[in-house]
Amino acid sequence: MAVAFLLSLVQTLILLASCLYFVYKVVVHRRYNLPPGPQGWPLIGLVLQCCEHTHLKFHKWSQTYGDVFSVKLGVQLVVVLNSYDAIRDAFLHTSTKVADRPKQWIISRATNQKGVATLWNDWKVTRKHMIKSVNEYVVKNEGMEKIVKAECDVLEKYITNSAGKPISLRHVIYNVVGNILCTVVFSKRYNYCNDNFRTLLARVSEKAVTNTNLLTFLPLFWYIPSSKKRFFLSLESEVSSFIRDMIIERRQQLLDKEPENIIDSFLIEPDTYGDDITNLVEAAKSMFIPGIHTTSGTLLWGILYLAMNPEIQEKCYSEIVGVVGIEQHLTFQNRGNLPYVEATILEIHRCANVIPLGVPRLVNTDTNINGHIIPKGTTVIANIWANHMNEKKWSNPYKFNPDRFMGDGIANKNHVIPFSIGLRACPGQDLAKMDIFLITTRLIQKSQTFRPHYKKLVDIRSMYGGRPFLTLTATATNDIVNRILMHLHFKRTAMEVVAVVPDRSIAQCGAVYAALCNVVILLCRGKD
Ligand code: HEM
Repeated sequence: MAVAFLLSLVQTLILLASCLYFVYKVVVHRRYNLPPGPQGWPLIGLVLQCCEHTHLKFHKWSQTYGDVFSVKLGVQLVVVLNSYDAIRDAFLHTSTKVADRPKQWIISRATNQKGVATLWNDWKVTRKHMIKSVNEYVVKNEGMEKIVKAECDVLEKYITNSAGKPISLRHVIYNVVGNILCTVVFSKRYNYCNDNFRTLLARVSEKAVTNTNLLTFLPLFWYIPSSKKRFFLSLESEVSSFIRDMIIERRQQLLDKEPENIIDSFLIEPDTYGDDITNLVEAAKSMFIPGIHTTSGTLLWGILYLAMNPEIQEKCYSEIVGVVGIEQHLTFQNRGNLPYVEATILEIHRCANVIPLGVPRLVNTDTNINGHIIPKGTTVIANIWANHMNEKKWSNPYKFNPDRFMGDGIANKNHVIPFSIGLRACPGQDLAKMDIFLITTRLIQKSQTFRPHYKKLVDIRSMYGGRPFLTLTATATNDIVNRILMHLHFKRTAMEVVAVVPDRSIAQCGAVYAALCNVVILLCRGKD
């Protein structure tokens, strides 16, 4: 009896929700002229279809509904922009109207409703201060360049000293990027063997590749215990306490020192942040968390694309050596004299797509985007991946080809938008661009014989327990490796790259293990 009553109650509720949803759709669509899009279920919309590889799903829907489509994720109305023109129209032409961040439970808990990437506090103040201090402390006075060069020297020494032993390039690159950020923010760096720092960086990166759509769009999930939620919260508090300790240390040191990093610059202006250290912790976290995975991911994809394309690496090497020889470090200013290197880095950004869907924005007033009136409160997502892989814009978009940016092709450079565009575009982009340019070119300069040698490709195997175990024998062909890479390229999965340095210097490296996702590929390099 009770069961029958419950069932009919559930049926009635579903019916009611469906009717309300239908009425809502008719009213909203009539009033606002929303973009077309796929139909979803009441209350959950199409969120279950977006639990992984969401950028691909969006790309597929855009082929049916057009570059701008709308979709319900949970009860949230989301408009997805899938081409450069659509993104430009929303983020540049109506910049101030599409400048907020959606109010998400997950971000709320993660940031204590503070920091740059949030809706709640006055993000403009923190963002302005962050950009100002990055400019003053690291870009203008060449401080950043010195920091990156010093870290590259440590990296070089580390690789040389590891002769004969495998190195996890992923961890090393996290360390390099983490150290540069920590030096810029708190004047502190860590040894590559420091397990605590290593684990923290790896966890920060793991979080960045975790799909949180269910937690974001179905707030009910927030109340259900899950390993994802536990991981998310414990990591946030770990990073907060790491940063809090640094700030306390800096506050004491600042008493008898001149300000020399970004935290110092925040500390000497107490009016901006008040006495509550939480504001400062969140401001610093806004640099630390978004900066690690993105910059390291781009560097790692870059190394991999170069390993797969030795002729491109060779051309970059010749250009670099032509400008500064084999020893002297490049400066950021040298970019103007290195058109092919510049084209290669643009192509790495276009293909790497480390944040394929950018960071969601929120429309703060009814706004016209691409001829559609989008209601206040709508979430807007830029599918950066779809823009970078748009077949109408790029010929053979899945091929890694820096030549597309040479000669007249350089005019297309503005269409490569890994940092997004407009009022909320990435405030760390100057830092990231300098890191990527200086580290990538140094690796090329010091590894002129870097060359995959597929005849010696012996092993592709699972990195983590419980996943498929693949083995490729010595007969593995270039084509097989390329197909695996293409698969990973599409899925945007986490990547593992391991290098082996046989003897002597980095310039004479003989082998590189490139391990991607849960797959390890052994590549060899060195002249045949
Ligand atoms: C290759 C490296 C990087 C890429 C591809 C990248 C990409 C992005 C993208 C696409 C956004 C969203 C922008 C928008 O909504 O329009 C963003 C936001 C952000 N990024 Fe980056 N980023 C990188 C490195 C960094 C670094 C090094 C930092 C810090 C030092 C940083 C800090 C931030 C912050 C704080 C935001 C939020 C800005 C706001 O809400 O106003 N990013 N980034």
